[in-house]
Amino acid sequence: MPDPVLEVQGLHKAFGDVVAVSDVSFSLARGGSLAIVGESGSGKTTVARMIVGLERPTAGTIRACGEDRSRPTASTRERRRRAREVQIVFQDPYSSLDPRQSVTRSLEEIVRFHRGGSASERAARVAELAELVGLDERQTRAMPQALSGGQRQRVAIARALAAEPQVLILDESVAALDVSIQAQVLNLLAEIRERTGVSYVLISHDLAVVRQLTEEAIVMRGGRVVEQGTTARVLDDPQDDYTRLLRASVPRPGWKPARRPRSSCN
Ligand SMILES: Nc1ncnc2c1ncn2[C@@H]1O[C@H](COP(=O)(O)OP(=O)(O)OP(=O)(O)O)[C@@H](O)[C@H]1O
Repeated sequence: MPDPVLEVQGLHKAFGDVVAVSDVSFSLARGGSLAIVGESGSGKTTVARMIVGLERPTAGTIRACGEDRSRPTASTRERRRRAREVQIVFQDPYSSLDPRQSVTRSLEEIVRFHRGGSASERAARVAELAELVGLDERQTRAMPQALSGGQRQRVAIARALAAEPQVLILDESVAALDVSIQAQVLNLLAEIRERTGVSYVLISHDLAVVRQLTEEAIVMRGGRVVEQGTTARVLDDPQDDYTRLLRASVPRPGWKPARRPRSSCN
């Protein structure tokens, strides 16, 4: 793959005797979208936590925008750079936001850290982010408790995008939402990718979501990759017995967003 935005090679993670991830390798194209699917406990979240830097790999390498991020760093400059490469949105919109901070303040804080600028420039960027995720002015001024689950997840997505990452990891990010809100957030995510050129790693056990949002997929089982290919091929013509089993719940074919690759990391 020419100039991938994310490259994972031989990734391995053991927690004591438990091998959570074993020899996982994949690449993500710039502006692309890759799904990681697999049953509960197959190692998906551990892969995501290693990519974002919340967990240290036992072995293997992770490169984003060509830069190694496999080892921890104490440097603020390096942490800031890494945060601009990869951000993550978790599943639970109820616990991921600080209840003492309004949406505006929580976005402004990240804009200040990553972009700086004057108060009016920061306010303009907060308004831009709110618009990108479809939050109106009242919702943007609100405290998180005053927002619904879907609105909170939009805030979590805006916070992740505030760092202007090249890669956004979505770890079951729509799983806690009810079906109609889930559809809205999925459409929003597709639109954001079109508008910003950000790349997605989508972790999901919901194959309808995977089909809607990704072009490539890997299937994990027991910490290993058992199948990988285009999402359409993996879902429609699975080669591995386990993928066939997963596919028992496969949804109707959905639409796929066009992708608009970015030309550079900076
Ligand atoms: N901090 C930890 N300490 C010990 N074991 C862990 C830790 N984190 C994960 N594991 C183990 O690693 C394995 C993979 O877990 P992981 O959460 O990555 O799976 P998953 O595919 O994301 O599952 P789910 O879909 O249920 O979230 C599991 O056996 C889990 O119990």
